Amino acid sequence: MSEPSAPKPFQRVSVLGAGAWGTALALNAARAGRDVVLWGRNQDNLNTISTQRQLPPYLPGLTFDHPLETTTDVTEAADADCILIVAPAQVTHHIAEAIGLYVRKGTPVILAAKGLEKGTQRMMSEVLADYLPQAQPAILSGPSFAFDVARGLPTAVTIAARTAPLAEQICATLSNKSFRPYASTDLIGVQLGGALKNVLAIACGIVMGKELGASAHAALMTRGFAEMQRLALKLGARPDTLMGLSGFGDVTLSCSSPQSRNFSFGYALGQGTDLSDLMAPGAKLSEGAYTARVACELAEKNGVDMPIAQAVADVLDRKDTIDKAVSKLMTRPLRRESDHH
Ligand SMILES: NC(=O)C1=CN([C@@H]2O[C@H](COP(=O)(O)OP(=O)(O)OC[C@H]3O[C@@H](n4cnc5c(N)ncnc54)[C@H](O)[C@@H]3O)[C@@H](O)[C@H]2O)C=CC1
Ligand SMILES: O=C(CO)COP(=O)(O)O
Repeated sequence: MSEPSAPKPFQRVSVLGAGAWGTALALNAARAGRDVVLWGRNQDNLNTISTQRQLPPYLPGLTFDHPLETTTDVTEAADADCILIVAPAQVTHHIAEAIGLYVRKGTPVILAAKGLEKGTQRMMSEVLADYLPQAQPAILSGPSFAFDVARGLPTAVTIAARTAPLAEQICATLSNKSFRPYASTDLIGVQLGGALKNVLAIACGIVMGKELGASAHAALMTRGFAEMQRLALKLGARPDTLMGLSGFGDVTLSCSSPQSRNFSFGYALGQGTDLSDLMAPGAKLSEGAYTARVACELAEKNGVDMPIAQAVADVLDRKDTIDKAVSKLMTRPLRRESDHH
C-alpha cells in the first residue's frame, strides 16, 4: 500500500506583528522554506530587520540566519496563502480589522496571541470571527520563547484548526528541523491553555519573588493548572488538549522560567516593585495582567471557581495586598482535591 501523501505546505506566508514573537515566527517560516513577508508599523525596526537581520529592541544580541522581507503595507501582507497575526491580545482586533477587506475567502489565519480581550471577554478565535469571518481560523500555542525559536533551538508547539487536514497543512508550512508543531482540532482548548497559563505564571512569579518557597510554588502550579482546566472544559475544551503542549507544556515553561515575561512580572511584584512601573508605557508585555480579570469574569459567568486567578486579579486591581491574597488562598474551606467546580 502506498503511503498517504504529505500535506502540501502553503508557500506564501505573511506575518503581521513585528515584535519578538512575530519576527521569530517569520524567521522560522523562512527556515522552513516559505516565501515570507513580515508586516509591522515601525519603519526603523523593519529597516533593521531587512538590512541588518537584527531586531535589537525585542531580540537583543541575535543576528538572523535568514533574510526577511518586510512591509508596512497591509494590502501586501493580506495577499498571502496563509497569514499569521502575532500581536498582543488587546490589539489583535486592530490588525484583523485592518486586513479585513483584503483577505481572500478561505485563507487560513493563524492567531498567536495568548490572551483574552478585556471588556468583550473574547477569545482570539472570536475576535477573528468578528473581523475576518471569511478566514479559516487557526491557533498556534505551546511552550516556546521567541528568543529560543529565533535562535533555532528545538521547540514543539500545537497548531489547531477546525479540521485535521488544515491543521496538518499549517504544521507542514511552519515545521523545520528545529520547530515541531503537532496538529489539533481543538481551537478552544489550545487558545485557552495559552491565555490562562499567563495568569498562573504571574502568580508563580509572585510566590518566588516573595520567597514563599518551592513547596508553595509547586502547590500553586498544580492547583492553578486544575482551575485552568475547570474553566477550559466548561468553555468547550477537550481534556487531552490541556494535558498537552498548549496546556501542561506551557504551564511548565512559563511558571518556572525567569525568561517568561509573565513570571518575571510576578517576580518583580513579589519583590516589591510598584505595579505602575511594571505597567508603564514601554514596559515588557505581560499578557496575564490583562487576562486575569477577564478569566475571573468568565469563571463567574460559567459557575467555575478560580481562586488563584481571582487572587492575581485582586492584587493587580489593588484590591488586595499580596499578603492578604495569600492568606485568603490558604484559609479557604478545605475541599476534595478532585472537586470539579
Ligand atoms: N515573545 C514570546 O516568547 C511569545 C509571545 N507569544 C504571544 O505573542 C503575542 C505577541 O507577543 P510579542 O511579540 O512577544 O510582544 P512584543 O511586545 O515583543 O511585540 C508586540 C508587537 O506588537 C506591535 N503592536 C502593538 N500594538 C499594535 C497595533 N495596534 N497594531 C499593530 N502592531 C501593534 C508592537 O509594535 C510590537 O511590534 C502575545 O500575545 C504573547 O503572549 C506567544 C509565544 C511566545
Ligand atoms: O508564551 C510564552 C512561552 O510559551 C512566552 O511567555 P511570556 O509572554 O511570559 O514571556
